[in-house]
Amino acid sequence: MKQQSLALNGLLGSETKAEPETESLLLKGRRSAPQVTWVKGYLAPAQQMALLREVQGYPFESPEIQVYGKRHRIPRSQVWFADAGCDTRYSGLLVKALYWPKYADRLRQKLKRDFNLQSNGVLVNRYADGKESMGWHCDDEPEFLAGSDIASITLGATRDFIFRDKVTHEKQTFALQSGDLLIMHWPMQDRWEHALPKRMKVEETRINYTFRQVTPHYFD
Ligand SMILES: O=C(O)CCC(=O)C(=O)O
Ligand SMILES: [Fe+2]
Repeated sequence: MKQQSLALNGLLGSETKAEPETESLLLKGRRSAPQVTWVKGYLAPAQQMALLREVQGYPFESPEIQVYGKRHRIPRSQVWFADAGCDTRYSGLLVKALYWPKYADRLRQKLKRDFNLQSNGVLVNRYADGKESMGWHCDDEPEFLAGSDIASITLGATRDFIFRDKVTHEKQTFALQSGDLLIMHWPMQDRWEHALPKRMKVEETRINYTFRQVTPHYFD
């Protein structure tokens, strides 16, 4: 397992417990402490297969949303699994929590064991092929608990996942492969947005699990 902790260039001032070396780099303004952790090959092939089999039974939906007065289907399918009372919102729509399937829950426990990653819900995104996508956004909905990291797992097709600095528009691209884990550390969403753009040559399906922590009963 190869683990890379990466600093997104240009992000300054959010690390308070910096090692001396990191601190001096910070002072020179060239690097910050890691805001993203990328673990290539985090899931073994057998773990990926178990999840992909389970995914076949997920009740994916592709709701219609209104953009500039026109209704259209979001360009992907999604489902939200979470603890009781942990509803969320995506694309402006309230989504009630469905209970955790077995392997999605095991993956949540593994992230807790390996990275002390707390989560009470996971959004599963399915991109049927490279024509499906997710536009620029940051995961900063008010129901997300402050201080919590977001962990993203990729299965299936390799796709480019791009970060963009909200101020400078500087970009950083990660070609995420099946089995990879990408952790977005709090509070990087304040400074960076991200997207999964179309890649017309990609024919295979990509599945993404995005583990989050929401405030229970936020929408009650
Ligand atoms: O599919 C991905 O990797 C991105 C998913 C994402 O950004 C989200 O669900 O908020
Ligand atoms: Fe996101």
